[in-house]
Amino acid sequence: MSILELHNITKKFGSKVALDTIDLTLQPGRIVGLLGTNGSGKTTMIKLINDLLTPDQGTIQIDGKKPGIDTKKIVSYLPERSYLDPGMKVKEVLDFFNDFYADFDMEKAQALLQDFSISLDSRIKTLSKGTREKVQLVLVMSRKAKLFILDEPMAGVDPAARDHILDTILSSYDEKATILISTHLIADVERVLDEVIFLDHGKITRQEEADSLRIRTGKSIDQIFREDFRC
Ligand SMILES: Nc1ncnc2c1ncn2[C@@H]1O[C@H](COP(=O)(O)OP(=O)(O)OP(=O)(O)O)[C@@H](O)[C@H]1O
Repeated sequence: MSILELHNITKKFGSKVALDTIDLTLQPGRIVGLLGTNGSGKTTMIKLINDLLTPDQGTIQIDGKKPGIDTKKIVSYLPERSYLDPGMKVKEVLDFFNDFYADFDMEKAQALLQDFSISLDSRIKTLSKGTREKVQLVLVMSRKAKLFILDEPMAGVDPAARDHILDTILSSYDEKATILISTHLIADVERVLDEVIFLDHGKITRQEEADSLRIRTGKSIDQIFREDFRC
């Protein structure tokens, strides 16, 4: 069974059509890049899947269920903006996640933070923006979720650290889970993607295996994106 199905999804804000009759199916065990220009509808799609917005038309199924309380138990979501309480210490945030999510793996979170040299005693407000993003990514990826949705992870992380973070996170996640990553850092991320989705003005213009797209065109996903969306 598919882990995520969008059928005929339309979302408007006033007269602005943010998503236009979208059909999308994702299978378990995939790492999928959701790629598109500014305003193409990526965050809107992600918010609909996380039940933070309601579609004007169409249906969404996550592991066979409508977005809601039940799906929050199996979807681990990294929003585009930080929600960490600045006054809390890293270890307090970990305890909070541990209390809140039955599938949270405390040992894994602590091991990942140690790997990234982030002290459990640091207060969130004293951390740099990039380090805060790393903490948030660790929290989200330390759940045993079926679907991980990452909206612009690592945007504030320096390029030298991105490879290490990706490798570390992916070396320890359950390969039966699916990860949907919205990102503009295509060159940094494309090597880990199984599949790519291009979104343009609320419509899907490509959905293809990353390898077959590269082989068919002889170009990287980053190059193809730049050519498709050249201004
Ligand atoms: N709350 C809102 N009210 C009105 N318009 C909105 C709202 N949220 C999104 N939009 C509009 O919907 C469209 C899609 O926005 P969305 O944030 O989904 O794009 P995006 O692909 O995530 O962009 P970016 O790459 O810049 O983050 C844009 O035209 C945006 O202005």
